[in-house]
Amino acid sequence: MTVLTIRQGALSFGERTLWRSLDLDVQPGEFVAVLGANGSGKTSLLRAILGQQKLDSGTIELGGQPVHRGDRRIGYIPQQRLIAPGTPLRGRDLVTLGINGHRFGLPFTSSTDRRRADAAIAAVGATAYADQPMGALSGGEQQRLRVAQATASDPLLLLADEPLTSLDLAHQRGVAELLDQQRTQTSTAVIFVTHDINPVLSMVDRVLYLAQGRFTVGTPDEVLRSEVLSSLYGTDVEVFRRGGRVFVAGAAEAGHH
Ligand SMILES: Nc1ncnc2c1ncn2[C@@H]1O[C@H](COP(=O)(O)OP(=O)(O)OP(=O)(O)O)[C@@H](O)[C@H]1O
Repeated sequence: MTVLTIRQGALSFGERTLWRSLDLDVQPGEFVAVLGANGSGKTSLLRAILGQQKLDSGTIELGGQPVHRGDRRIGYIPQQRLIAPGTPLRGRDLVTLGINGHRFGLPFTSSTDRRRADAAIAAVGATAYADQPMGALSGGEQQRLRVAQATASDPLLLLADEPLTSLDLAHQRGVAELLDQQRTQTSTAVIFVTHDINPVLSMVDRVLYLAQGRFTVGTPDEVLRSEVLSSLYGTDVEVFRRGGRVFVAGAAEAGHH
């Protein structure tokens, strides 16, 4: 069954059209990277899928039903905001909320939920610091715990907004591999917003590229080409490949006009 179906999605703010006529189907276990310049509407797309942002027109369905706020079938790793230094919430509490947050108000955590939290924490390699207050952890440590929170309930769909920001290279690879494992083991589909596709290039099934109120979608080889991106941006954009990595030149400048 298709995980996510967007039909003729359109969103604008004032005069500015972020995207329109957006059609997208995401299958179980699929890894979709969302690329585009600053302000092209990547985060807004995730918010629309989460039911937090109403479309101007079009529909978004998750597992064949309209999306709604707080849908437990979606895991979300928001764009990183550092947690304030004094925050007493422990990493373990955060991860446990990802598992039983919808049963809020229960006086204690069941042993099953505790075991799931332990497993999710171990999977991101955060066992050593999961009992410290979040506010006392580094940005990268916090980020791994947020990944654990978003994946602990084995969601149908995982939305990740620049989840590798503030991680060093080794941890970037670690977190990317975790998301990859999640989708192969539990068929969670992943929508991954990023400015740099290279750390996840080998995992990406399809790219959704947003620009100038328009979009293009296809495999990385289909989309990441000079002629395709030049046509999308309406100006010269060059795509280079070096040592298995992809570089896009000219798009950032084009995105500001
Ligand atoms: N609720 C809102 N009201 C008005 N404008 C908004 C609202 N939400 C987003 N925007 C505008 O829509 C545009 C797209 O924002 P969005 O955060 O989706 O972009 P993005 O592609 O995620 O950007 P970045 O790469 O910088 O994170 C921005 O210009 C933003 O100011």
